[in-house]
Amino acid sequence: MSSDLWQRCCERLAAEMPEQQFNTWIRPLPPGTVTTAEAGPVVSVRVPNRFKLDWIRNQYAPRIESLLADLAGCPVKLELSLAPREAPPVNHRPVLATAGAGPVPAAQAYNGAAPARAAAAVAAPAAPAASNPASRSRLNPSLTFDTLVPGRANQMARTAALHVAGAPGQMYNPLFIYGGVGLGKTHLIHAVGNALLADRPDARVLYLHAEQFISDVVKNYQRKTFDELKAKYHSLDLLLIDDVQFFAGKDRTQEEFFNAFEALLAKRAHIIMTSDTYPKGLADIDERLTSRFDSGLTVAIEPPELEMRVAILIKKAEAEGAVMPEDVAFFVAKNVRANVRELEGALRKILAYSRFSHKEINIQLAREALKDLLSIQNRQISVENIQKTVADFYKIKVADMYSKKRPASIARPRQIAMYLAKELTQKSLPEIGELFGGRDHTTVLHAVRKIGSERTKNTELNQQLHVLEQTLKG
Ligand SMILES: Nc1ncnc2c1ncn2[C@@H]1O[C@H](COP(=O)(O)OP(=O)(O)OP(=O)(O)O)[C@@H](O)[C@H]1O
Repeated sequence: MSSDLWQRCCERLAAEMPEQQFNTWIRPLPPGTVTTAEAGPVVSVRVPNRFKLDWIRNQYAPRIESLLADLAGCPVKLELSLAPREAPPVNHRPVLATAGAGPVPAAQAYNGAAPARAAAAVAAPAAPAASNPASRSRLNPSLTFDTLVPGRANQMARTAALHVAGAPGQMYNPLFIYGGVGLGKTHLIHAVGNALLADRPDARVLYLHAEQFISDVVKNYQRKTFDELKAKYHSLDLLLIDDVQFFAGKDRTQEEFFNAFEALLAKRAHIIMTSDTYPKGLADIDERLTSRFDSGLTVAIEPPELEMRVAILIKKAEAEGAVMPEDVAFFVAKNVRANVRELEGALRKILAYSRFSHKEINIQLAREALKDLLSIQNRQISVENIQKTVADFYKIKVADMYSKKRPASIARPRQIAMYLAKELTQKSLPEIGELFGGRDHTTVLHAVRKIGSERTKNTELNQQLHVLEQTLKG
């Protein structure tokens, strides 16, 4: 088998892939080695880190195998594996060296430390907290792509985030991720930062909540040290900023953020932002900023669907060293739908209950552990409540829920209310029909199916349903 098989395969890939993608994912790989197994030739390629491995496996492996087979004239197996990690050097580089040629010492540039502290950090480069890029970046090391369960709800956002982690400063800049509370926005942006640092430990990455940026602006405003602020933010390679809706009404903050934004984009540093709404929906933020927020890629994270909630529960239980049987995970996921943070809360209760009572995890135990939560839900959600909430939301009269009127502006909210009644209450289809002005159960069934199926394709409808569900659950 020709030893330049990999080389030729790369040439073919280079010809057919967009240049940027080839340069990001394929070109940096070490040459594949060819061996012959009983079943045929095997090309083994070592990939430098886990997220690149997953990405290449999912996106490119089938095509690579087919090109290899084409070139070799027989089926070829592609074996992708993780390259062993190189041992880190015993002495970390002096902090100043990792800062590049920026005007401010690295320790200061990363964490806003007072000059005295920054100087101490430089004087003692071996101190792990001071010389560790991860801690300076304020990233939580446990929030990675590995611990983020993928699903339809976060597919677009996760794909875009993986791209950015692989090639920051190129496509999707800025990346704007929005969605409701507790859906994994913060997790995802930490994952990008952690992945980039795993790949390039000297990259200047900073995660911060919008409120921390606001407080930095205030501090520097009081001290009249705007140059420091600029030096801190303008020298980054990747800025991850959470919940930018908090900038609302803060003019000076917005101005400073605008400056940082422009400076970072000009030097092809990457910016990722999160928010509870899409850029145009942000209130009290200068249009000059919101239009820039929207100038790269804007993606939503949606509430996770049932199967994803089940997968999250099982994975999180596993991480806690516990086993959550699938039927229990389904029971919990069906009852806790609002967001992942609530799912985590439910899981914690179940695990604690099981440990204290020395009982194994089953549906009975989960029911007991979540007694309060389930009774609150059952108490609050009635069909009447749903009708009123939906009518208020779509600005129609509650009476229209029972009326025979058919214009779409009324019929659609009514169908949405029927769907929610089926989802959130224990009522049967005929009972729901009765409560909607004596309608037939087939009318309810039609509404439930229609809205349920549209929800999976229509982002706006899905967001609206999510808001309604959150409101109804209090
Ligand atoms: N897909 C997922 N897989 C695993 N864990 C997840 C996932 N999505 C969210 N989580 C977890 O749920 C919790 C809440 O997520 P996170 O804080 O990222 O939400 P958020 O969208 O930033 O919310 P907020 O707007 O309230 O800040 C975190 O513990 C996070 O790890």
